[in-house]
Amino acid sequence: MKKSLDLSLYLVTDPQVAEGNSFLEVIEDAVKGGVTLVQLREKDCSSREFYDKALAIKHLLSSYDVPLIINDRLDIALAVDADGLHIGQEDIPYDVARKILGPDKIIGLSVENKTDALRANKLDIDYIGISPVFSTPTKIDTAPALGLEGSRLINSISKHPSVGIGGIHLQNAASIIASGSDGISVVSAIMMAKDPFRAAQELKQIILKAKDYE
Ligand SMILES: Cc1ncc(COP(=O)(O)OP(=O)(O)O)c(N)n1
Ligand SMILES: Cc1ncsc1CCOP(=O)(O)O
Ligand SMILES: [Mg+2]
Repeated sequence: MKKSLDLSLYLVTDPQVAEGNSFLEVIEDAVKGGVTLVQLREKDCSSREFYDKALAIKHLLSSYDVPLIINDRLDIALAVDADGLHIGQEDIPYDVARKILGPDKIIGLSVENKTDALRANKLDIDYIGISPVFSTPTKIDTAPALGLEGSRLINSISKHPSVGIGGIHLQNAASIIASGSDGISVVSAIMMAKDPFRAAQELKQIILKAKDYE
């Protein structure tokens, strides 16, 4: 059965963490602080390392009932029986991913403009990542930043639940919800935090409050 999806606070991992912290502990602390979904995103490691990390995170998340999404790599998602896959516009096509993963897996798609959003409306995806809302040093090979106006426009035409991603932190998290998204997706605001538990807790409080105003 497909895991239920709560997009409120979506952690996208990065292998780099603040000094003194360990990768798996950051993820666990963040989940304890309120992260509702975790994506394993690795760009520079071997397939073996990706697989080992995915397995370790899957094991960790199983006690918290938080789904694990794999970024880019359909083979790794299959190998560890992850809960889902996130694909971008340059990644493996949605149809192929759905055919191989089946109807019970979560599939998320990055949407970078209005045309992507209209095309995504024809797909049976589970969520879109509006990408990037703000420019960010974490990922420099992005489409131009959409800003809150762009995020609002995409949410107004999209039939799918959405998260905003890119440059999101405590000060602008509420504005993402106000632009119509169901949640926020962050890398550095949690992975690079000295205290990931607290960072997640503070972001979650802001999101829940912003959702109350919706
Ligand atoms: C939730 C979410 N949204 C967008 C992205 C970006 O995906 P993509 O454009 O494929 O870029 P990479 O992350 O693969 O560099 C994402 N990962 N997650
Ligand atoms: C993976 C990804 N996709 C679009 S922006 C981004 C990185 C977001 O990182 P941060 O939350 O540190 O700005
Ligand atoms: Mg990708």
